Amino acid sequence: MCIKLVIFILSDSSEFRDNLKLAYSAAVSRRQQFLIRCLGGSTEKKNFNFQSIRMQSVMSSGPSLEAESVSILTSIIPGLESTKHKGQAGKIAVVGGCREYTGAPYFSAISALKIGADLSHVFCTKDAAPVIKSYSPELIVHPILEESYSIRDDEKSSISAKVIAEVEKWMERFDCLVVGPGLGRDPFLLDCVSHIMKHARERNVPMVIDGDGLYLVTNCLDLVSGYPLAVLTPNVNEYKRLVQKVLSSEVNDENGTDQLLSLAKGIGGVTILRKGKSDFVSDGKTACAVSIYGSPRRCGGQGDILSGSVAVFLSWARQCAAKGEVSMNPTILGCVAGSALLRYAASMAFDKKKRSTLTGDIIECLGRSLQEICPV
Ligand SMILES: NC(=O)C1=CN([C@@H]2O[C@H](COP(=O)(O)OP(=O)(O)OC[C@H]3O[C@@H](n4cnc5c(N)ncnc54)[C@H](OP(=O)(O)O)[C@@H]3O)[C@@H](O)[C@H]2O)[C@@H](O)CC1
Ligand SMILES: Nc1ncnc2c1ncn2[C@@H]1O[C@H](COP(=O)(O)OP(=O)(O)OP(=O)(O)O)[C@@H](O)[C@H]1O
Ligand SMILES: [Mg+2]
Repeated sequence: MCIKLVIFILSDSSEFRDNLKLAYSAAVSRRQQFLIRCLGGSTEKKNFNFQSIRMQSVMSSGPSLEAESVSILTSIIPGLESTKHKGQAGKIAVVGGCREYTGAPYFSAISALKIGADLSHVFCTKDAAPVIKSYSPELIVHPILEESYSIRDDEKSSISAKVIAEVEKWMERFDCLVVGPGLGRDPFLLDCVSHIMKHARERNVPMVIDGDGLYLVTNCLDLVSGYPLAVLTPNVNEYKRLVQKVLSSEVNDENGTDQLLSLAKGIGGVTILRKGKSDFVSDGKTACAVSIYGSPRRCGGQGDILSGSVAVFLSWARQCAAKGEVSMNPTILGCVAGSALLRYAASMAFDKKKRSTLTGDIIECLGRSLQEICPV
């Protein structure tokens, strides 16, 4: 990146040169501010040695729950070696998208690609597929799911078998499934999806469960209970419903960490990413937080970016764990990295777009955010 900048500075007009210098110093400053926030320090300018931060342990010691998200991000992002082939950086599948919701699965699947996955599939209803395809030719879209309104009762069992067989063909190729963005709540569709989840679990495919996937799981906890490769990413409402179902109590923010630990333990050691002003992550044994500054805009779809992002980082963290490069639970590492990147990109988008910031603007900032955190 530095070499490219020098070449432009030598060859272009002084106005362009000044703009480039400004853009570069803004990027450096933003990265420094991000590092300071991640380390819980003051926001005064300081000189940081990025490499030394990279070498620190991934979890904070002491009473603070704040995860060292920069260390985590940089330790699991794979290199871009020319020896690698298509697929090695990750193949993600989103199960979601119905008549009402086409944005959510698109946000999740495109975010996975923009972060660095090689292939991103979407399994959605027949109605939703042409719409999602029209948003982007980059996505591989399978129009296989059906909602009750479009089929007769006597067709249900044969259609259900067809849907499951179709997804099953692909299952082993996926590094992670995201289940739920824009899935809807049709009972027949959710029944098919529960079969898909059972197959994924039999094949040890990790699953990030979000949106209506959480509605399904909350009503049928056995789908994920005791599965360590399941990650649940509830928002305020979804968390409340989970707590009521599993712990038979109300959300208690005074003892929030203990309650999150109990919830994750109560579902047999799944990993939970509780979204909010700070994101809290627990697998029932440990808990950590990501509270770096994000954006004050709460436009819909940010949780969908997060689900695609967690899926990619979780896949990369599992690759690192298989090589003995990291020792922490890869699902926790994936959640922390996904949350930190989303918040960083949201902050960058808000800097530029202010009140008009939308989810698409945040997605556009994913690449530059990664570059500032972990330059290629
Ligand atoms: N473009 C698309 O296609 C998108 C599609 N999406 C898809 O929509 C589906 C349903 O997901 P969801 O998030 O709307 O459902 P859920 O959490 O039950 O909220 C329902 C209602 O609860 C409220 N509410 C929400 N947050 C709250 C809070 N913090 N604190 C207090 N109240 C809060 C709020 O109601 P209100 O404020 O009107 O009372 C909200 O309307 C799911 O498939 C998802 O993936 C989304 O991903 C977005 C982009
Ligand atoms: N009050 C907040 N302050 C700062 N960041 C927040 C706040 N609430 C949520 N976020 C961030 O936004 C992300 C999405 O969380 P949110 O609660 O909006 O999910 P969601 O409701 O599932 O979103 P979606 O609209 O995609 O369904 C979280 O990762 C979190 O980092
Ligand atoms: Mg959501």
